[in-house]
Amino acid sequence: MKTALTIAGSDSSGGAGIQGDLKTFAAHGVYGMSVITAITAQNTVRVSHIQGLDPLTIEKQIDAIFSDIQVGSVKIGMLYNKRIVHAVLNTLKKYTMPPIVLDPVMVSTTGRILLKGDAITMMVEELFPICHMITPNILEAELITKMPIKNIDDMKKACIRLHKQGPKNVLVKGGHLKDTATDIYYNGYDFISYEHERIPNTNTHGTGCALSSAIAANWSIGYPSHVAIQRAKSYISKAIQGGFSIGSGDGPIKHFPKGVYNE
Ligand SMILES: Nc1ncnc2c1ncn2[C@@H]1O[C@H](COP(=O)(O)OP(=O)(O)OP(=O)(O)O)[C@@H](O)[C@H]1O
Ligand SMILES: Cc1ncc(CO)c(N)n1
Repeated sequence: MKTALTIAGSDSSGGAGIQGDLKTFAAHGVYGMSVITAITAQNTVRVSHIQGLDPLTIEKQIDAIFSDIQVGSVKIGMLYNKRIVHAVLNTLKKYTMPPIVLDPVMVSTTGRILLKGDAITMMVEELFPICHMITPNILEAELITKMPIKNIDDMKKACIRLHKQGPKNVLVKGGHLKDTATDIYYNGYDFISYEHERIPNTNTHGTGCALSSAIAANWSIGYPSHVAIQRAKSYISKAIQGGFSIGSGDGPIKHFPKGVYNE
């Protein structure tokens, strides 16, 4: 059985975070496990409350898994504060790690801060170097590189800057570009552009989380990064096409879209 672990925040509305990641793993036929870092009260309109978990509870969850179970890949999402970044980093360092994909979640689509300012530097300087891949969206890439990103050329420049911070691979997501949904991948040598036309659907809650957890799932199945991204992109495009309206804000993607198999 292939396995994958998500280390992330809980989303009470079920579209993003831990819940979205576990659905994505299941959609790929991969056995999912979770380490919860924070609990959010959120729906399709807003994040109304966040409770970061204490570092010991996070450390114990990670220990429980790695001391017993073979983990095929790790996805890291919302980390919320410096104490949590520190706990995750130091506990993961105790074990031999499978490939890690880090989605440097900073702000929710509804505008709530999901990573406090003083935790960003620690995440970049200490967590990035142990990651096989990072998957910032344009806003996150702008905040980290301190450069404006308006087009594909800017995304490539940002990839180079981000790669210098230590991750082996960088995928800058273009879901917030105007005309196309093009993501740019960089491995230190080559760029690959993953293109898809913009799907006119506002039910996109959970896209970023699902993309990174689909990459992790595909690694667990055995695909190399460039194929894992291709397959994750195809999964996410179908999931956005199938997204549905629940609630009065932006609804979730469809986590088990038609035409996507379980391995
Ligand atoms: N309207 C869309 N049509 C097609 N693909 C999209 C659309 N919106 C996002 N994507 C794709 O979804 C993936 C996630 O990208 P995005 O930039 O939205 O991440 P994010 O901002 O981290 O997500 P979230 O909105 O969940 O925080 C990328 O592969 C992106 O290209
Ligand atoms: C818990 C959680 N993680 C990530 C995101 C970003 O989509 C969110 N809205 N909530």
